[in-house]
Amino acid sequence: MLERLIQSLEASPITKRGEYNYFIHPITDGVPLLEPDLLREIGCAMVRCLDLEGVDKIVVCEAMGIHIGVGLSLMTDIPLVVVRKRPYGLPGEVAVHQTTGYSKGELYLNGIEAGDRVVIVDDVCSTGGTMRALIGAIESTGAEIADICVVVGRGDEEIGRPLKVLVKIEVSETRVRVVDTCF
Ligand SMILES: O=P(O)(O)OC[C@H]1O[C@H](OP(=O)(O)OP(=O)(O)O)[C@H](O)[C@@H]1O
Ligand SMILES: Nc1nc2[nH]cnc2c(=O)[nH]1
Repeated sequence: MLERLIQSLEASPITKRGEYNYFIHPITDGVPLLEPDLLREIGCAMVRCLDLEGVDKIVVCEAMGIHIGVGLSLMTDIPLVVVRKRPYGLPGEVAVHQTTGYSKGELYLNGIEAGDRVVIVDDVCSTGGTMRALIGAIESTGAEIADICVVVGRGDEEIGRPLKVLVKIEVSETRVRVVDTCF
């Protein structure tokens, strides 16, 4: 079921961001271009993988969670919340610090209320810094996190909850190797 994703991941170029071996792939970078077949494959896999029972909102993080969330929202009719990297200053906005393997920044959550049942989806989980920040922000609103799924897992970092991963990879200085899949 994930043939396109696996094949394209194993063809990913690697670039250095400091000491971090950063793989470049259409799903995780939007370049060189995103094929509809690949997006569809990921949307179908996410629908199959996630517990969407009674879910009110899909939460994604700017930027590379957005296309994944859009696909899932169109397939499920569940509304989408985009966690942004700039503040809007709206009432109830939650600000949270994000640290990844190669960057630091702030995230701003709007549109989630106490009692909401949500799923989080993202392109990749590596150090888990972004996911831990998202979980903390959502929990602080009193919303319930029903499930979490990422397209690519490239680390074993603890996020304090079960994490569903469509494809698990290892990244060296020269190549990506797919080591496990969810189906
Ligand atoms: O597990 P982590 O180490 O936190 O890495 C994962 C995060 O890194 C990327 O986001 P990034 O902040 O680079 O922004 P982008 O989506 O705009 O590329 C990716 O989209 C994840 O959200
Ligand atoms: N594209 C891409 N996004 C990431 N987010 C966290 N690690 C990576 C990576 O190696 N490549």
